[in-house]
Amino acid sequence: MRTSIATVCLSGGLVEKLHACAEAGFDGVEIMDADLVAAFESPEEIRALCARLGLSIDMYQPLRDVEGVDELAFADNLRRAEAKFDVMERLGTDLMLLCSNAGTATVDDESVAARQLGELADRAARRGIRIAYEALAWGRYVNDYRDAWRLVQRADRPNLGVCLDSFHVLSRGHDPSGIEKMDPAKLFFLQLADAPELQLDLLSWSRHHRLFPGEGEFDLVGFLGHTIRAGYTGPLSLEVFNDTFRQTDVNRTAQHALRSLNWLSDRTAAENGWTTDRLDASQDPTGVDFVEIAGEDLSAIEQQLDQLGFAFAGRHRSKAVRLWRAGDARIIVNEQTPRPGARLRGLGLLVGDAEAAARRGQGIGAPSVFRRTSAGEQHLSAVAAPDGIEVYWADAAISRSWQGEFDGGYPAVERASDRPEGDGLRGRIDHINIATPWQHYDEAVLFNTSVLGLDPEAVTELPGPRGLVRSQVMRTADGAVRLAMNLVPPTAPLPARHIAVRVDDALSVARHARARGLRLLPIPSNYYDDLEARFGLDPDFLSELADLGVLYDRDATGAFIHFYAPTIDGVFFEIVQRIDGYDGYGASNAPVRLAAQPLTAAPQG
Ligand SMILES: O=C(O)c1ccc(O)c(O)c1
Ligand SMILES: [Mg+2]
Repeated sequence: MRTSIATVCLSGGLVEKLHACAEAGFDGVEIMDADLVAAFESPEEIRALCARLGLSIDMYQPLRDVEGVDELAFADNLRRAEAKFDVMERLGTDLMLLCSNAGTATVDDESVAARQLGELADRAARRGIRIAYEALAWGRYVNDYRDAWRLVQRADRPNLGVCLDSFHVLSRGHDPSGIEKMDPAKLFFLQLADAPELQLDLLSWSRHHRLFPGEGEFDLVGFLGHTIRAGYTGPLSLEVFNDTFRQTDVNRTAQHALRSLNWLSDRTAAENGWTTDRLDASQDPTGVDFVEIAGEDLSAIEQQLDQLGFAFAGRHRSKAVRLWRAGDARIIVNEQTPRPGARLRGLGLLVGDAEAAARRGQGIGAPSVFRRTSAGEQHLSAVAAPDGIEVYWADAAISRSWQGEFDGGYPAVERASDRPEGDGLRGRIDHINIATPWQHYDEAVLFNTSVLGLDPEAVTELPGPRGLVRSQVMRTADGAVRLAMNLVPPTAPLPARHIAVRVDDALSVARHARARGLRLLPIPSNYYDDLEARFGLDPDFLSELADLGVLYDRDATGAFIHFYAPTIDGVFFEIVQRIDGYDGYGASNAPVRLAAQPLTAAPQG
């Protein structure tokens, strides 16, 4: 289907926006009146630019508050309409969006509104213009798509139809299945927007918090399914009012927007057994293959891995890259980069078919990452996530193959294997926590759903020393892969990102780590007084937690024992133990951890 986007989604001036839409690969645009009015280019110049860029102007929105008024006001509304029809002729577009009256309506009478819409449509017909009538969720008398549909039927003009907007339908909790009862010839236009579930008035929710499909909590797949089953064949158009996207890079937002539309149409097709040219079975990850830390000199990281009980598993045969292992947890330490400071750079995911996962990622528009591979080395396909992390895919054979490139021969190998029985750490990656800059956050949510096949858990807010931190975990259903995203607000430095390793006995790991000289993140004794008050823990257990600096949480499903190693530049490690069905992340301990960690900016990218 054709793809389109409302210029209101993007930052900058109209010309800049049009270039970005074309560059991203959209077929068309909806132009908001405010964008044209503020432009120095004439309608003819905008028309010529769109033609040159290969963009159709699918709809123009120049008029509101027309129907449901007294006759005097209506006469003036028709005068305004004629002036805007002139502009549309100059723009070369024939579809006008008309929102239901939210400002000036005084006549609560459907026969009046239908007659006025009919009269407007007749005027438009003389100019070859069609009108798409849209029920705004906050319209004075018309705020339900079924009411708009009834008025359109009642007015009964060939050039009058409806514009459906998923936000207005889903924000009011209206049942979208009624769309399938509508006449497809009257479905003139479709606007798509997602949104988070918020307790907010409809107008503010719509004007500030809309999101691209796949980033919020609305069922856009279900909504689009109804519309296509109804017989709609027009463009799929994005209309997302969002303050972040209005302030950030226009090209990046346009690309991100198209990715969301591709994701939505693929998912809708898959759900309904339709095919699209991009559709490929999604490759849900089955586990974490590795986490990569990069930097110029990572000896401090290696010392900490050694103290935590990781075993050195070899040096790469041709690169300044080393592998550390603790059971199934594999950490790649890459010193090839000339940039100082340790940072979390790569994430390897295990999937059934690595090539299919990479194809799907690239098909959906994720930028691929090039990494030099020498002869005889395993090639890994990768894409760049919006937060700067490189994501690699491997199946079991590929994983074995790249691990075979690490050949040992480093003194620490003996040190690791010399350890007494039970001393070596066995574990797996439990989660990684990626502090995500505010302007990339929504895009990263979409990336994690559409490219990585992860599902969002509910958003939580963690109290930190500088206010609440918005946090969202995205995971596989079985918890084998979990990415925690923490939103970093505009004025805050980027905090360190962390790697959590799951073990069977976190206290034993803490004891051994201390014996090897690791000082854990210091935890105040007030925290342990509070733990005692909350859980009435066994005094010996509590004093060992306090002595080591280990944290504890419990809920109805089980318990969580975890601790943090001190931050090194942009990275730190957490060791976690999950007891029984505990499925959280110790959120109640986050304020203590956040307060204890330094607030310095972490190296990025
Ligand atoms: O908020 C508004 O004014 C507005 C304008 C046009 C739309 O299509 C819409 O959904 C909302
Ligand atoms: Mg709309």
